[in-house]
Formats: sequence, structure tokens, C-alpha cells
Amino acid sequence: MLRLTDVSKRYGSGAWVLDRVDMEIPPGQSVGILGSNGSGKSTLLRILAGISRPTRGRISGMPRLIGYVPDRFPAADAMNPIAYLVHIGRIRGLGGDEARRRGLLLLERLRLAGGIRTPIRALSKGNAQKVALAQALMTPPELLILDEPWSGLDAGAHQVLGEIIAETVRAGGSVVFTDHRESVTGAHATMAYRVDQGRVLRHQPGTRAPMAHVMLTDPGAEFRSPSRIDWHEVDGVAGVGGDGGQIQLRVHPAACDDLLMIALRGGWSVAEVRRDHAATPARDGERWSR
Ligand SMILES: Nc1ncnc2c1ncn2[C@@H]1O[C@H](COP(=O)(O)OP(=O)(O)OP(=O)(O)O)[C@@H](O)[C@H]1O
Repeated sequence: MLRLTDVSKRYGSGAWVLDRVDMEIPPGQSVGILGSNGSGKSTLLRILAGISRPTRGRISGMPRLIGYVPDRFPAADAMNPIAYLVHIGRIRGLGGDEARRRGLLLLERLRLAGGIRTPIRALSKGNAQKVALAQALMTPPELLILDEPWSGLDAGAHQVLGEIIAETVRAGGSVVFTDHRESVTGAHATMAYRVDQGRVLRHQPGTRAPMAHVMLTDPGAEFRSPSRIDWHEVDGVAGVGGDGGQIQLRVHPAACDDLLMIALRGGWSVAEVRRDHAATPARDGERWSR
């Protein structure tokens, strides 16, 4: 089993990004990593993938076959998707024909649009993300590491990715993924960790971290209504309620200032900001209450 023991990480002489992390990734589990922007999620994933070395601490049980989808796919690639996948397949030990067959199958399953012969750098963000996913799956991974994998994916590919995660876990592999939306993490993870101020703690089922509650109202200005904002897509938003002239948001405290700025710029009035004082029981219907 992949295990981090007392792992810390800093870049150069900067602040500690990860601080004395103990963590296990058991086989047959899908592990969600929660945390606000800049909390260290990508750093943690790069260490789990063996791409970045911890400054201190130990890693054991690193699987041989790791599929890794980084947060930023090097989209400046002049290769086309199928040539790139054949190249990756061959590096992983597949024959040319087998690599081509598997690459085409994956691109079809993820419904790549934009052409298998278009240079990757000319693809849209979502289609480049599909190629990034396909390369991680060219050989069935024992550990699949996905950094914000849903970012930019359309609804069809969103569902396929959920199926791929479930299949990997059913086959006895492990999946580790990040996503800033708690609802997405809840839907696809069997266990979760939260990165907060360098520490990585189990996200306990039955509780949720202290949250901020924000109520916004339409100021009722005569000639101007507030902007329509898809609050589900705003970083740190874990729940949205209300309608029309009044909106209630449940927000990770670290993201609250940025959210208030977006609201005010959009012409909303801030009617109330309230903060939980301690971890509170999950509400009925939230996946974490399993
Ligand atoms: N290569 C690097 N060199 C120096 N600092 C880095 C490097 N990579 C990350 N950092 C810093 O480490 C901290 C954690 O970054 P990281 O990308 O791991 O966070 P994150 O939780 O994945 O953020 P996000 O949700 O925005 O993707 C940040 O302060 C970032 O600036």
C-alpha cells in the first residue's frame, strides 16, 4: 500500500507547503483530496506520482504502473492525439498496433472532438484534457492520479470519467483525485483527505469542516439588476440556495474574501456573512454522511 510517512515539502527556502504528512492510499479506494487554491493539493499529487521528491520524510509501497493527469497538460505539443498516444503506449511497453488500437478506443470513449490528427496545441481545453486522460490510461494503472480532472470536460466525458474511476477501483487499483467542488468529491470518492495549512487530515464522514455562510441580495437599484453568476463554478462554493433576489452560499472560509469581491463587482449586496465555529454534522443527503 502506498504510504507517506512524516512527509514535508518546501520549494527552495520558501514556506513549508506540506508539513509532516502521514497518509495511506489503500488499494480498491478512490481518494478525494479537498483544499482551497494554493493549499498544496498539486504538490501532494506530484509527490504521490513520484514526480516531485519530498524535502523530508518517507514514501513506501509506490506502485509500478501509475497513470498521472497533471493540472496543466503541456498543450504546446505539436503532435496529434493519436501519434502522442501511440508514443506513450510504446514507452509503456505496448506494440505499435496495440497502442494505436487502445488509443483510438480511449479517444472514442471520451468522445474527442476536434480530430485525432489536429496538433494537441490547437485543441480546445476540454479536448486537450481528454488526451491527457487517455495517456494516463494507455496501460491500466495500479494507481491513477488525477489533478482537477473534470476541469473543462463536457457532460458526456464527465460521466465517462466517473465510470473509469469506478472501473479502476473495482479492478483493485487506487485512484487519487482533486477537485475544488465538494459535491464532485462526494460523488466519486470512497474516502477523502483535506489539505489545510500544510497538514493533510482525513475528512471524517459525518462531519464537515467549518464553513462560511454568505447571504446576497439584489440591492433593487432602479435600472440595474445584479449579474447572473453560476455560483456552483466559483472556487470554494460548497452549496447554493435561494433564488431570484436572494442567494445563500456555503463557502470554504479561505475562499470567502474572493467570493465577496466577485459578488460586489457583480452588483450584489452582502446581507450577511456568518461562520461555523467548529466542524458540524453533515446534513442529510450529503454524501459525506455515509
Ligand atoms: N514549482 C514550484 N516552485 C515554487 N513554488 C511552488 C511550486 N509549485 C507550487 N508552489 C507553491 O506551493 C504552494 C502550493 O501550490 P499547489 O499548486 O500545490 O496548490 P494547489 O492546492 O494545487 O492549488 P490550486 O487549487 O490553485 O491548483 C503555492 O503557494 C504555490 O505557489
